[in-house]
Amino acid sequence: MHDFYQHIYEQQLAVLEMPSNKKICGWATKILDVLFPERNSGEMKSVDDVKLAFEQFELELEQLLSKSKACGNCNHAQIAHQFFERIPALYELMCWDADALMDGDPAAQNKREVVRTYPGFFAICIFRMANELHRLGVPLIPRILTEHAHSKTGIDIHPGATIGHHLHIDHGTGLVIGETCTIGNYVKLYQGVTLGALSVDKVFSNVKRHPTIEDHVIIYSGATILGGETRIGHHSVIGGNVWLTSSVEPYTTVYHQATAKFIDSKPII
Ligand SMILES: CC(=O)OC[C@H](N)C(=O)O
Repeated sequence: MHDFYQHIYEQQLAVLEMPSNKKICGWATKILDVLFPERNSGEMKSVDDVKLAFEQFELELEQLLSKSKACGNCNHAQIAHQFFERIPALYELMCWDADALMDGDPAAQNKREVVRTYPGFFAICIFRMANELHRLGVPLIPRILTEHAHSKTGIDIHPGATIGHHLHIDHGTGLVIGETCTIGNYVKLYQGVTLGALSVDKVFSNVKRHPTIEDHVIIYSGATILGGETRIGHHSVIGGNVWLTSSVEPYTTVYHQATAKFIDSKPII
């Protein structure tokens, strides 16, 4: 047993120090609470309060980065500053995502409902922030953020994915968007959609493995679209449960041939 305890102890020594997931996700959630007061009830009493809050968030990001040994070679202050310079643009994208849900879901009554209750809205907001950190070269933290959203919503978006504006994710449970996926503007995705890789061999780590979805595409529930060379042309509609590993031209409708059998179940008298 001694060798086992020794091994576990050595693992502990080798572990890189990192702020807790709770701290990292708490930081992101606080930003969303200020950007979208509909999530709580507005707590800012003046413009200065808002300014102070963002200055505090920037400081907190700098601290999170400086306490992450995995980010040892990063310029913490510069990354934190660059991230917050991008916040107005990220906010605009998030607002457009909320608009896409409002405009695209007949069940959505108002923005408050979308912001406060839609899992798709929460997941895309967290993705927008994680993606920015990923672009700035921050290791691990982007993944911690999107996995937090995944655990809360069932929506799994890799922070490395490239996603345009007005993304509409309705319901969303079981949705998977892979790392090298490219999604255009005004795309609608439903629950259980997989935008995945055709092969999960490790040699494909740095290769585009996930599909490209062009503008104005709708992909209904349970559809699986695989492969880095697979391109769904703009304005196409991919029906529920479709399995696709090849490209489709713009304006194409693809649907799954139903194989359900109807059995006469009249009661026997
Ligand atoms: C979404 C997906 O294809 O996942 C499989 C694997 N994690 C990969 O990124 O290739």
